[in-house]
Amino acid sequence: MGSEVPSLSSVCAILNQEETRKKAMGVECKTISTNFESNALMVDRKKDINKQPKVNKMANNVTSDIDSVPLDTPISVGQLAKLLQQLNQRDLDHMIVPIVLNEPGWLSLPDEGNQFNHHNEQEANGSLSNKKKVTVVFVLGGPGSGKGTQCANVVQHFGFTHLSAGDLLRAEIKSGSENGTMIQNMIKEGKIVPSEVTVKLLQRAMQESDNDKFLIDGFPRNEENRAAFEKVTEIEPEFVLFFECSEEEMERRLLNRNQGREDDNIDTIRKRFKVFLESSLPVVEYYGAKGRVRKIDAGKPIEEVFETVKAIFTPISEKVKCYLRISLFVISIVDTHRHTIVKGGTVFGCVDAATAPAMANRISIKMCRMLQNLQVATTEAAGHNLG
Ligand SMILES: Nc1ncnc2c1ncn2[C@@H]1O[C@H](COP(=O)(O)OP(=O)(O)O)[C@@H](O)[C@H]1O
Ligand SMILES: Nc1ccn([C@@H]2O[C@H](COP(=O)(O)OP(=O)(O)O)[C@@H](O)[C@H]2O)c(=O)n1
Repeated sequence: MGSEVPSLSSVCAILNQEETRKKAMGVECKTISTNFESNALMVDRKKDINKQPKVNKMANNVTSDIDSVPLDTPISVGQLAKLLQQLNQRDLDHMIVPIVLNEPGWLSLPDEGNQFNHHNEQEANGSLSNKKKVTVVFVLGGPGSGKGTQCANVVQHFGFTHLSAGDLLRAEIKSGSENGTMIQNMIKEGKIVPSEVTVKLLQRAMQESDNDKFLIDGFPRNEENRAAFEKVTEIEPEFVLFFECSEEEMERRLLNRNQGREDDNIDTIRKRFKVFLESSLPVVEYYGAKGRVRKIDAGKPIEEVFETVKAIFTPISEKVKCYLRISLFVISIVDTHRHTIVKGGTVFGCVDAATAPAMANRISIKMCRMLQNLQVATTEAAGHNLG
């Protein structure tokens, strides 16, 4: 996920532009109409791998060894743009493969100006000294705003590894390291430990992990943390998850946290709030200016907060990737004599996070009886090289 993958908002903008362009050119944008019938099919690649792509003539002639997932109602370019915007807001629990036709019977071939075809699987937003490519999300917010709690949920649902700077520092104290006493004193006072210590711990944890996706929680806590991390690792965060919560609520939570932490007493808590306002908020502002902050209302109950968090992670982790992938599929349109008459247009598909990985290279799209004298079928398209 790097610069080559467009954000959903940029896709939406492109879609809207495309619709405006077509209107300006007097081309009516037809959506797949009422006598359209379509299915997205999950095929068993093991069974089908040696077969030639096949064209089924009739809608009902669907191969039976496959799971069939009905598509949503056909939608227009504008509706698709809206839908993509909504994907940012909430989670999807079913698959959507919107098909957009520029003109009756004309769909896109993937190579024709489809800017999403160049997705590089290796993309990430930085690398460690051992050349491991990684994706990093910083998780920031006041003490007690719920960072650790939500990180645990993200780990479960999205396969990230959670690295809490505070936990790493506390483990360092326990390990009897030479920095132990210094770290302990800083934590007791609610002060920020020098960056070289924390960055080294984070870097080591990332290198030792088999994972390549990290949630870095409670870091960077000040400008020095941020600059040191960037300099040492050359990693830019994918985005910054920022938990916003009132001091009263954070105080209540910390005083009830009951983890035996030396810094969860009212004196240190007040000092930590002050440090947060003076040193950590400017870091959030720094990333905000770069458009990288995803703000969360963290004052709500845990489950509600996670709904918002989930919606933020879902598009970046799977939805974008998957509609990009699906857009790589060749859609062929044949007339009644099986002459291929495919020309231009665009195809987009989105799937939910849970089914996406399984479907990414197995999906086929079948579209039938789209237009009176056309029978359209597409199976097993160009998915073979999607890995
Ligand atoms: N949304 C929430 N509503 C109520 N309590 C919460 C919420 N999120 C977390 N907590 C509780 O508040 C305390 C602090 O949460 P934690 O995740 O440790 O915060 P942080 O990592 O930001 O310091 C914990 O006891 C946790 O169970
Ligand atoms: N980047 C960091 C993170 C934590 N810390 C120290 O660790 C303490 C606890 O941080 P934490 O992230 O575990 O807990 P919260 O304060 O967010 O509840 C902080 O108050 C700092 O003293 C640090 O020095 N530098």
